[in-house]
Amino acid sequence: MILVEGTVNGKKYTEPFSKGVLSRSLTRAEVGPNRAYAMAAIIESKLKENNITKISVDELVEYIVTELKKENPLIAEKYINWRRIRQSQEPLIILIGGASGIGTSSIAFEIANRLGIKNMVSTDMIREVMRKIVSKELSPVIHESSYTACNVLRVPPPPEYDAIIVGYKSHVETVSVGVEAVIERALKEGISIIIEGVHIVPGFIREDLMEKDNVVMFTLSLSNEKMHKGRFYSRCRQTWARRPLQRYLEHFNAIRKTQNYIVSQAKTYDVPVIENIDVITTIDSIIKYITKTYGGEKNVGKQES
Ligand SMILES: Nc1ncnc2c1ncn2[C@@H]1O[C@H](COP(=O)(O)OP(=O)(O)O)[C@@H](O)[C@H]1O
Ligand SMILES: O=C(O)[C@@H](COP(=O)(O)O)OP(=O)(O)O
Repeated sequence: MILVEGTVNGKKYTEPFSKGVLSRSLTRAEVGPNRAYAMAAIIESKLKENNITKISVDELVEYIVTELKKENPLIAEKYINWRRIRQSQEPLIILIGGASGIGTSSIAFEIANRLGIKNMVSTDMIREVMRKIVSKELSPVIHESSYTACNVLRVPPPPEYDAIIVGYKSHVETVSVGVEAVIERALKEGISIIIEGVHIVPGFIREDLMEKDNVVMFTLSLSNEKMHKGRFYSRCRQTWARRPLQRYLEHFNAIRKTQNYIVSQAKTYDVPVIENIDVITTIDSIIKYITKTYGGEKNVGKQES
């Protein structure tokens, strides 16, 4: 039997080498499940060939990276990136914004899966809770969609302002109170979480939260309007989809205005804007950015399995 030695929170542990555990971590670097298991078997046989009966996690990672580099240097890089993020001791709070239909929930789900982050919440859900607490009289905008909040503004904006954006901003700044509460709780509890939705807008989350190294925000964009519209068709085909396609098509121009506003805010606040055309490219860009900023030396903690 081969024993693997590691440390978690400063405490040493020893566990039997498992091809299943190793192959699961290889899939985080986008190695297919069958290939991952085959590679795990190769690594196990190499350990046996070298008469290794006990190995540290660090030494095992060296074997893994060597084999991955033979397979595909890009996959080796993804594996290294993934491990750097996992080793960090601070909770990672990832905020993914973009207008309705851009793909924030799909990308958030994929990132959570790739990084093994177990907590994910949409700003729609946060808004739903707030709607139970805040009456329509007190905050008419929160009881609207982001792209229809303009219809319930108490004070109509001056003619030179775009009512859709004024309504959207009012709607977002209200929901942002709930988003900040979730960020604060995650930081307090020390849990990593992904928060996604139309209410993640640069400049609307408190600066003292955004300036933390382990709070990262991304804005998804989609310049091609036709492709954006197609996302609503694609979403309504999903078996669990309940939201009426017609509603989004009717308000598509308003949704595009909110998208342009979010992107302009991202440029003002230096938040990465990622064109969400291809899922894998989007995920890789987000992970690469996180590794550079969050998974850097300063954050890397003790070795973990
Ligand atoms: N990069 C992408 N390429 C192709 N389809 C995508 C991509 N991102 C999202 N989608 C699809 O677009 C639709 C809308 O995505 P969704 O994540 O629900 O949007 P949002 O949460 O921003 O409203 C879904 O059917 C999803 O599968
Ligand atoms: O308010 C909004 O813009 C959308 C956001 O939802 P997503 O389309 O981003 O999931 O919620 P809606 O009121 O349409 O259910």
